[in-house]
Amino acid sequence: MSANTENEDLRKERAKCNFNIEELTYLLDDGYENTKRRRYLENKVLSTEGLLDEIPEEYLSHKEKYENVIRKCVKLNRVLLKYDELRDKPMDEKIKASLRDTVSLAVTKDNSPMMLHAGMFLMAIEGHANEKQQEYWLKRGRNMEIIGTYAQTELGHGTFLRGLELRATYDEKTEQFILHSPTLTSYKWWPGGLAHTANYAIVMAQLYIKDKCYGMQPFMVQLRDEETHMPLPGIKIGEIGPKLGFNTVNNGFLGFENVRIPRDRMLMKNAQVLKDGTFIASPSSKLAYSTMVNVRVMIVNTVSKYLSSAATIAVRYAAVRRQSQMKPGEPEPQILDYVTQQHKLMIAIATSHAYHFTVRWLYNVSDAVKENLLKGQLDTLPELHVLACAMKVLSSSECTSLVEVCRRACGGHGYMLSSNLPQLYGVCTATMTYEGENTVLLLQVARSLVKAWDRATKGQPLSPSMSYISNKTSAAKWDSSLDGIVRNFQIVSRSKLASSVASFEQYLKSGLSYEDAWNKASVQLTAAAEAHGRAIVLSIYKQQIEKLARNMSSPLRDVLHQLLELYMVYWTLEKVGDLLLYTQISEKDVKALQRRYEDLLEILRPNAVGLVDAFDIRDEVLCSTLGSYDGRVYERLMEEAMKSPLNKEPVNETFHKYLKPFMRGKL
Ligand SMILES: Cc1cc2nc3c(=O)[nH]c(=O)nc-3n(C[C@H](O)[C@H](O)[C@H](O)COP(=O)(O)OP(=O)(O)OC[C@H]3O[C@@H](n4cnc5c(N)ncnc54)[C@H](O)[C@@H]3O)c2cc1C
Repeated sequence: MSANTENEDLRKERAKCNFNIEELTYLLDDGYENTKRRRYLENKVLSTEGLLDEIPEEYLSHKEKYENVIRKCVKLNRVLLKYDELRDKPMDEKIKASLRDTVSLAVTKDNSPMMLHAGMFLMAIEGHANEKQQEYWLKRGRNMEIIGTYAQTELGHGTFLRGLELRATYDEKTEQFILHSPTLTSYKWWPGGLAHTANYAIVMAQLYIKDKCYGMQPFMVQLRDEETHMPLPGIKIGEIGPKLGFNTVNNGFLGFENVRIPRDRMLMKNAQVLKDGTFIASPSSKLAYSTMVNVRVMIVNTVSKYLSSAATIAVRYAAVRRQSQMKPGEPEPQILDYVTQQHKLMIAIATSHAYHFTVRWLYNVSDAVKENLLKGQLDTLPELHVLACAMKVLSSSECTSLVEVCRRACGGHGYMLSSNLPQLYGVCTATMTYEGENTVLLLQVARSLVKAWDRATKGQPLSPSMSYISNKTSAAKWDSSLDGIVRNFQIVSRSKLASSVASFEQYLKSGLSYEDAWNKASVQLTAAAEAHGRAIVLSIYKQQIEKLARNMSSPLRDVLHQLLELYMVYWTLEKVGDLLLYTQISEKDVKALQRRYEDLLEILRPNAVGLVDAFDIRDEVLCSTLGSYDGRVYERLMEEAMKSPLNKEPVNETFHKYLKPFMRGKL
């Protein structure tokens, strides 16, 4: 095979595909125009000289990685600012953000020290700053005259916001706040870009006025001199060190020693402090968490993209890789022909679709809530909060598990950093912790479900996504249609909720306090919350595909329907224990579903490569020796190995220094 030819097996796979790959790409991009613009932009940006690494960053030290990523980020942002299509043309904001994410993946595959600037800093200004503050700070932030981050988590506390210790004490004489970290555990710890990149941060601190605590409030704090970048007096700042992933994100620590900032640096869209120290509370505590909710929604999209990259790499590799024998005398098959391999990979594709389409629905819910907030109506925010928590938890945990499945599906080569699968796992698994640790979020969902259960038993109305909880018709005859599966998952969710509420109430009756009873029942409660999320994903994924199917060609409609069915049947089989417990499913039904699952794998097999090609992820974005479009797997593995600095000389100096004396003289 010459350097630029496509691997023969991949070529044959593409010829087998029975739907129009481009049509699916346009659908995934929300329209042809978006695909065109995305490709144009990717071409322009990624052809910029010096943006992509020549020496893989894995060979660099922690410090060199940082210096390299800053060089690239500045170049990237210059190019992005120049190609103003990202900013001015009437393209949907989420799609713009998604484009930015894709391009960034090619340039900063372990994530960027500026990700918090666009992701949280600007969003938090929008969410917390009043009009005058927004006018000033958003302009500076969007033009990147300043670089910001979002500093909330401390060494001692992340989840429990009331436990955060950093203080902002108001001094009405000088009309200033005094920021002070009273303990080591009150140091901020984790914010991306905080260590050496950002010069401003939105810092969350406990507000004190005349010795009274008014809870967590956001403050715009200058950390470094705009000219010299030296930390300002009283500010202790640095890097937290190497991690599983995010090693180019420059996560930092931050402590304050009586740092004074003017009164107008408290972001006062919601709560306010007047000159004389009068505190005006936010009209609703719900407003404070609206930024978090939006970020959680974005995470659903991000993890679905990570999984689409992993699936592309693993499916293409499985088409190229040949191993073992199925029948004596036959040539070695492509590993993609093993049904166990299809089982690992098809569900990865289907899951990426499930969250891709579900998050589009969630975007619409979130937009409607934002409109309501602008009109001062807060009543729909709690439902969005529960949906965003549940979707963030399910998508991040499922996508992370499947990225790892994709890695293992590539055997030994999947363990190579040059496959990019370990790095994808590193960035994906972090989403289970940041923006609300997953178990903690499930417990929040459970709290809302328990309240909903109480309302349902009193015959009161529930929010749309929970309305099924009021439906008393349980355990009808099992129905294996897609609608039937959704209904049965709702029965499972309702039954798990009923059972966890019953346990919780029994613990209360046995004399436990509310908190102890809740803690004791919390494993069941989180399972109920997860089941609720599962019922929603199944129902929304189905609803979205059925809606979009009206405008699809019939071959594409068929394949997307097969993927949907695969996802539904996969989860039915995964949760068969729950279904046997709470529904009328029988052993015969389970066997029939298992058969249907195996048939679906067979039907989908010829379209495997076409389906991942339709994700349309450029080689520069995949950054993988195993997953590139042309399938030159072995050549790329060797080319990348040759980039190791160790291969620059035939004998390393350690031979003469250590090995030879040891081998010859032993002692
Ligand atoms: C890669 C990465 C990037 C990050 N970036 C930022 C950033 O930019 N800015 C920022 O401010 N923070 C950031 N964070 C911090 C992150 O938001 C916190 O780590 C996260 O909120 C979890 O909090 P924690 O670390 O205190 O975990 P803990 O809350 O201590 O969790 C530890 C364990 O205790 C359990 N637990 C805790 N509370 C409860 C409870 N009430 N009930 C049951 N179980 C409980 C959890 O489930 C978990 O198993 C980042 C973290 C990571 C990993």
